[in-house]
Amino acid sequence: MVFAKEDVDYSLYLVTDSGMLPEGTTLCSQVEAGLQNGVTLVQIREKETDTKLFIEEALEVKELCSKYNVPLIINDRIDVAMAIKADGVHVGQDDMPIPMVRDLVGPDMIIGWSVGKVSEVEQLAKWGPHLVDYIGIGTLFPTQTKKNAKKVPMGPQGAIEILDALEASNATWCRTVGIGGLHPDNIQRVLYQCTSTNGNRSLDGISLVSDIMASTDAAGSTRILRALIDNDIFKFGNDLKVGNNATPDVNAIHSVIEQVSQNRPLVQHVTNKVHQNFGANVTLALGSSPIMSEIESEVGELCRIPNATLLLNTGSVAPIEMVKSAVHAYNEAQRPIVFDPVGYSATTTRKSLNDSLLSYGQFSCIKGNSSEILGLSGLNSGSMRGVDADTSLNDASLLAQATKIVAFKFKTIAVCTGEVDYICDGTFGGAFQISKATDGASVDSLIVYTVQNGNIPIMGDITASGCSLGSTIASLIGGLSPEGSVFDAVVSAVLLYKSAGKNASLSCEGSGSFNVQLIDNLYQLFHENEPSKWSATVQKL
Ligand SMILES: Nc1ncnc2c1ncn2[C@@H]1O[C@H](COP(=O)(O)OP(=O)(O)OP(=O)(O)O)[C@@H](O)[C@H]1O
Ligand SMILES: Cc1ncsc1CCO
Ligand SMILES: [Mg+2]
Repeated sequence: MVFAKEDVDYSLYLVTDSGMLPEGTTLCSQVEAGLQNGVTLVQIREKETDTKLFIEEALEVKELCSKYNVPLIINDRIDVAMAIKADGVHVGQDDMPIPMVRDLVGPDMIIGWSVGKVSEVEQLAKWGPHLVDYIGIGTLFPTQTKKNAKKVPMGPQGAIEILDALEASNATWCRTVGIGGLHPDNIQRVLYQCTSTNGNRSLDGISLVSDIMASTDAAGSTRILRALIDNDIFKFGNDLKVGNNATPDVNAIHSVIEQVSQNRPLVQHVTNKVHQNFGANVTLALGSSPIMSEIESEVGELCRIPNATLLLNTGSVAPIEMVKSAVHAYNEAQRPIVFDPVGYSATTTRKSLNDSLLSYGQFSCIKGNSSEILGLSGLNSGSMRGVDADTSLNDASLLAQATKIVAFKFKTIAVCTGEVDYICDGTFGGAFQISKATDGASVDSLIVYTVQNGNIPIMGDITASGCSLGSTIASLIGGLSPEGSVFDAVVSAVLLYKSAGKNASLSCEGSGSFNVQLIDNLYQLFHENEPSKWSATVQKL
């Protein structure tokens, strides 16, 4: 049987590996458990098996696949695929060249190709619609499955570049699956984040090995994966709520502050040494409890305290495994994380460190100064003087665009600071759903808000002022009640901070007393809770 290409469902693509079968199971029993519970495509990938046995196994799996009306793909072995009349072949970059594969297998067989670079997408687009039918995009995350893995994991951001390249080269026929290190704790956010910038495509599916092949309950494991992909269970690692993404009015802001006062969030700071004391005092001024903790073994407990929130600031970096554990724990507990990529583009070391951390989670808010946001957006290199922004290259439309790109790429609320602050909600008020790239959500459709209060140069003349805006955002998001709006909390935090900064700048005698007065004013404005009196203003751009 030849499976019609347009009927292939790529959503849950099982790749086999008989080297990891638990005792009491067989290749076929695991595959069948998968097929019965939602696997939509199967690839036999047996690097160590001799040809004769490979063919025997492939024929058995083929029978199973036919029973469940699921196509069967053979990895690398074009001869085997042809001999057993499989539905397709999957080849890697180091395997037989695609045009030769197509000549051998004929027009109807599905050809899949492993792709990790934009140039490879350009190549497949040049070949046109008759050569490659789908690509496996990866490696997304580190994985134990591939021996001698050569590639540096690309993370969701690398996959977005590939999706953008497919759009740019008009390769509309080519379907996509994510590959590498995909597990129940990350597939939902990968499907959520991986959307082309024009909003026209998301991943068509995910492919994985171990969560089914190595499972002692392959049926149950597959059901969980299926439910995650179909969004029937929500294990998103975020606190996204549906809001209307409209400018919050004074009542909305008043309500945010009231919720924070009542809920008294715990704000775990994993932050730089310079910021620790100041950030703790800012947090206390906002009726919240700070804890400066870099102890890996306690993140699991901390994130489960009601209204716990994580502020992750990479200005000086805690042990990397601890940071990853913290991101993972807060995502699993569905508690918010605010990420501050300090000095993102100052050095290549900081860039790769921040990129790697950003690939490990879903963040409620990413806040940076103009250079950090420009660097993250890729619009320019975001040149910096150490951790301070280089403001010489900035103009309003460039910064607004950078903020939109960061918001969309990371499906987060992005905040870009400076004399004017820019805010953009890439979650569309929490309405953006996984694998829904085609619903008109694109970078261009996003709205940017500005918060202004005139030029207050002294705000940039104290250290860790941006870091403490991070503490403020974390307190206000963390203090929300379940029905609260994350976007309203972020806008409220930026307005509150800018208003307190202005007040402090008017009465201070220099940067030393400014520091103290900033905390005083945050304390007063928060406890007074009369946002109609705040001097900063928010506007839709
Ligand atoms: N010239 C300015 N006028 C008004 N507000 C400013 C000005 N410069 C900075 N701010 C405000 O100061 C805070 C810090 O912004 P900045 O862009 O300096 O962050 P940052 O470089 O990340 O700070 P840091 O690294 O010192 O923590 C923000 O709330 C921002 O709105
Ligand atoms: C000065 C400094 N160095 C690393 S982090 C930090 C605080 C301001 O970002
Ligand atoms: Mg600064």
